[in-house]
Amino acid sequence: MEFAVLGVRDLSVRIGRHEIVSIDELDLPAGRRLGLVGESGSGKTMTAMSLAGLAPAEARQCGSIVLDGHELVGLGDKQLARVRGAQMGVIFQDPLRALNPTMRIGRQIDEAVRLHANLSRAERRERVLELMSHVQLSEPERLVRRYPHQLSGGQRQRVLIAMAIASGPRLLIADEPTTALDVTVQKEILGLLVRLSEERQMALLFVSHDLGVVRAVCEYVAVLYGGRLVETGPVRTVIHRPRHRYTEALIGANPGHASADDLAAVNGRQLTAIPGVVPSIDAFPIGCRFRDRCAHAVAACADDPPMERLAGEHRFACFNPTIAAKEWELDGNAR
Ligand SMILES: Nc1ncnc2c1ncn2[C@@H]1O[C@H](COP(=O)(O)OP(=O)(O)OP(=O)(O)O)[C@@H](O)[C@H]1O
Repeated sequence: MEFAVLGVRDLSVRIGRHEIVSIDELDLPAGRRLGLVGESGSGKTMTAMSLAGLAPAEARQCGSIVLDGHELVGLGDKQLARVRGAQMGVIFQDPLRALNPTMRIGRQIDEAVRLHANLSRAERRERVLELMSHVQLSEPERLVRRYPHQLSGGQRQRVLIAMAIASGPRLLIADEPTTALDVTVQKEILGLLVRLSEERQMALLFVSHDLGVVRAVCEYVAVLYGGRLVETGPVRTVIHRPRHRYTEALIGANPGHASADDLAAVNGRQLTAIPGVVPSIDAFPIGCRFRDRCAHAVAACADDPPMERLAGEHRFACFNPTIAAKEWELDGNAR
């Protein structure tokens, strides 16, 4: 395994008596891209926020989150903010809410620059314009004078990305960054995130409910259900040879545009919706949290399934995994 810029071990996040996030092990190598995927309510945002040190105040974390050599679990708010500010950028779904409506764009990016570098006013101005051109905002000299409401949704998200990369972070966490945008703009922003990650050797933790988008953007995927990590590995391996029944169902339900044919062909059947909805946090069954909705549940699923480790960093936790993958492995092609 390459050097992991983010390493998670035995992470448990509890609010009250409920465990909202449970991840035994997850690594994000430096400069690589990992997608967190799952239906609405599967715990993506909570996981991403916990990893960013931004879990709600009432959340209790145990385990270990190491960011570029720094342990985050147990740090106080000030120390967390310092490590986060230097090593990590975060962007969210709704750029309008994340920007200050009363402050010009240039000033907002300038504040992000000021937090991380001791530069003169002129140098900062230069840096703001440079960041704006890195995120492909055209006519930056004109845009700096605008307010957030005077920009398009795509431009606003680019401004937030510029602010998030101002410190030159080793990791960018992006929570559904394109959901609020139309399809063409979505593609441009996704392309920008991939380019920035490659050019700057910046790892990307990318949250999405859309497996097709994760496949387009990321090299690795972590599938979450009920706040638990159920399957993870290289994205192509997991999509082509899913083992967990939830991943299989998610692939079957993928409405994804560009990759839908490919995804549907994986299991040789039509796209099908996953029956039922993700239950609220207090209504999951004991044992495998997916078993109430799973067509393949067996008696053993009343216990917690352990993580199985396959070749190529592919791991899953399911007592009755997909048969196709089993046959495929018996062929001796496990890599
Ligand atoms: N502050 C909180 N207190 C208690 N439970 C919470 C809190 N925030 C979220 N949850 C619960 O944690 C679970 C995971 O929520 P989360 O927002 O992480 O899901 P998600 O996969 O990101 O969904 P979406 O795609 O809709 O944002 C849900 O059951 C939610 O009700």
